[in-house]
Amino acid sequence: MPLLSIRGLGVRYGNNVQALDGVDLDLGAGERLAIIGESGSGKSTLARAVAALLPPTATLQGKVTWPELGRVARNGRDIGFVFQDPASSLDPVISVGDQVAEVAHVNLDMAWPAARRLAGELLDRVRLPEPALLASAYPHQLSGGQKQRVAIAAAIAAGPRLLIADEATSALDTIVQAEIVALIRRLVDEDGMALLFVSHDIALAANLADRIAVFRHGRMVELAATGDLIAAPVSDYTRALLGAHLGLGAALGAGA
Ligand SMILES: Nc1ncnc2c1ncn2[C@@H]1O[C@H](COP(=O)(O)OP(=O)(O)OP(=O)(O)O)[C@@H](O)[C@H]1O
Repeated sequence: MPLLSIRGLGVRYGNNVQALDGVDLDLGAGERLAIIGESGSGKSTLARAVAALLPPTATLQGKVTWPELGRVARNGRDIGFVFQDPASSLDPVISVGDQVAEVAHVNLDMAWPAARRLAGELLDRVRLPEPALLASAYPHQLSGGQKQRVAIAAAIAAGPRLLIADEATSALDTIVQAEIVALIRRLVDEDGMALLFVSHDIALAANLADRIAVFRHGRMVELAATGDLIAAPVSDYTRALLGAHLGLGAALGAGA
């Protein structure tokens, strides 16, 4: 029984932009799936549809269900969402420790002292230097990579079944990007979470994912196991994306 099941999903913004059309996709518990495609292909729309985070101007066709949960997934509790820009996903006037603690407090009904203790452990798990000290820091005192580590700690604070990372490394430089990918991989492994990794970068995606779904103009053009998709892409579009990544073999070998 899949954790997440998507059937005939379409999303339209306003009257004329069909951002997604006829998407069928299942995600198993603990499975790591990458969604790749160019800008505007509908990747973020898919991630937001799964987490019920679409704006009110969007109309939805089809169904997103959670067979394994047997109910609608709750954002924060069942789904952890990491956005592209950590600066805008964190609140500038709340300490980073309290932002992580609040997720556990709200979603797990955890009392504040226990939630703060958990936040300290999570800041350590995401390898923030001196987590006890940085827990009382504010976002502007951290680097971009450190902010994204905090955002990831907050996303996993309630022990979600699914982690969605929507271009979570795109605003970071290459070295920090590789560190954040390695962090996501470790946390997903340790907690047995499923992962939806949204990226325009097929090499990064291939580093993390069991399967890759390729999107173009709102449609899924190919879905395959990562190794198969890299070795023998079926669609011309996937071949073109791979062709644009001449260093893919090297990047995969490096195992970021
Ligand atoms: N809130 C919105 N209102 C209107 N149109 C939107 C909105 N969000 C996205 N779109 C449009 O929907 C289409 C898909 O956008 P989406 O952001 O899902 O693509 P994407 O593949 O994630 O691209 P990017 O990597 O640039 O974010 C695009 O044509 C985009 O302009």
